[in-house]
Amino acid sequence: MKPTIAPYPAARARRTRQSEGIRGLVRENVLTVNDMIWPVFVRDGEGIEEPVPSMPGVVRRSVDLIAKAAVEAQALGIPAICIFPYTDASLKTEDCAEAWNPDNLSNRAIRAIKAAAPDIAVMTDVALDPYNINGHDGYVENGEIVNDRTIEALVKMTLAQADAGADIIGPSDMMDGRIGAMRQALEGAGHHNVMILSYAAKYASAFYGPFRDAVGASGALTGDKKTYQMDPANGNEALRMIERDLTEGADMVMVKPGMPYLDICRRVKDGFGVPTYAYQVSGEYAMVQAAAQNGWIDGEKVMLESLMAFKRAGCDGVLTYFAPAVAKILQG
Ligand SMILES: NCc1[nH]cc(CCC(=O)O)c1CC(=O)O
Repeated sequence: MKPTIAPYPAARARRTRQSEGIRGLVRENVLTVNDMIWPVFVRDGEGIEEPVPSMPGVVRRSVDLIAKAAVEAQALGIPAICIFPYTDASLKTEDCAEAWNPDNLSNRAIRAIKAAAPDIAVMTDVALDPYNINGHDGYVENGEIVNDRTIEALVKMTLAQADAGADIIGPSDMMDGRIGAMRQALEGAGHHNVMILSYAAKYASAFYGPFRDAVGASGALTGDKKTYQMDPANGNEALRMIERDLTEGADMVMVKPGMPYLDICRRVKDGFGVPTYAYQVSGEYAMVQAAAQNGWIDGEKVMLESLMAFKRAGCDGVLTYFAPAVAKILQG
C-alpha cells in the first residue's frame, strides 16, 4: 500500500494531531490488558517475597504468594502468567532429574495457581537450565550441548507440566526437533488442548543477564549459548525457525528478545499471520527501570511506549515484567 498525501497546504498532517480525541480517532494500534503475559519467578519457602536486585520491582515469590499474585493478575484481566523457578543449587544435577519431578517448584506453582485463579492461563518454561549443574538448556557431554538426548528430557518435563495443569508449554531451549516430539507426546497422553508457544526465534542475547540472576543460573553457566540460540545477525534464519516450529505443531510463536528484534516480529507476522509474541526480556526491563530510577527518563511513559511498539510491529502479545503495572494504568 502506497500512502497518498496531497501537497501542503491541502494536506496538513497536524490537523489530525490537534487534540487527544482526534488523535484517538486516527490511532492505528491499541495496547490492552489482553496483550500481556506476565513472567514471574517462584522460589521455595512460605510467605517470601525476595527482590531481584538487577530487576528493580521484580521479586521471587514462594508458591503461596505466587498463587496470591495470580489472583491479583486475574482480577486485573491479565490473560496469562508464565512461571520461572529459582532452583536451589543443591537440586541442580548433571541428569537434571528435578526438571520432570511432578512436585518440583514449578509444578507446585502450576497447581497452586490453577486452584486459586482458574481463569488465568498458566504458561511454563521448558529448558534444562534451572536444573542443570552447568547452567545450559541442554545436556552437556564432553563440552558439547547434545540435542537428541536433551529432547527426551524436555518431553518428560513437558508431560509433568501438562499433568500439573499447565495450559501453555513454552519451550525456550532451542534444541532441534523438540516441538514435534512434545506435540506427539502431548497428543499421546491425551493433552489435546495444551498449547505450545514456541520460543522459535530466540537469539543468543546479552539482554538475558538479569534473568539469569533471577533464576540463579548466572554463576552456574559455563561458556555461552551460541551453539543453540540464534546469531543476532540473522533475520532469514528466524523465518525458517518459525516455519519449522509451526510445521511441528506450535500453536503460537515467539521472538526473543523484543525491542532490538522488532524487524523480526514484523517479518514473522507478515510472513505467517500466526499468533505472534515477543518477549520483552529482563535486560530490556532493567534498562528502563535503571534509567527511570536515575530520573533520566519517565519510566511509566517509556514502559507504555515500548509496549505499543510491539503492537505496531505486529505482535499479538508481549511477555513483559511490566504486565501488572500496565494493567493497573489501563484499568484507570
Ligand atoms: N531457557 C532459559 C530462559 N528462558 C527465558 C530466558 C530469558 C528471559 C529474560 O531475560 O527475561 C532464558 C534465559 C536464557 O536463555 O539464558
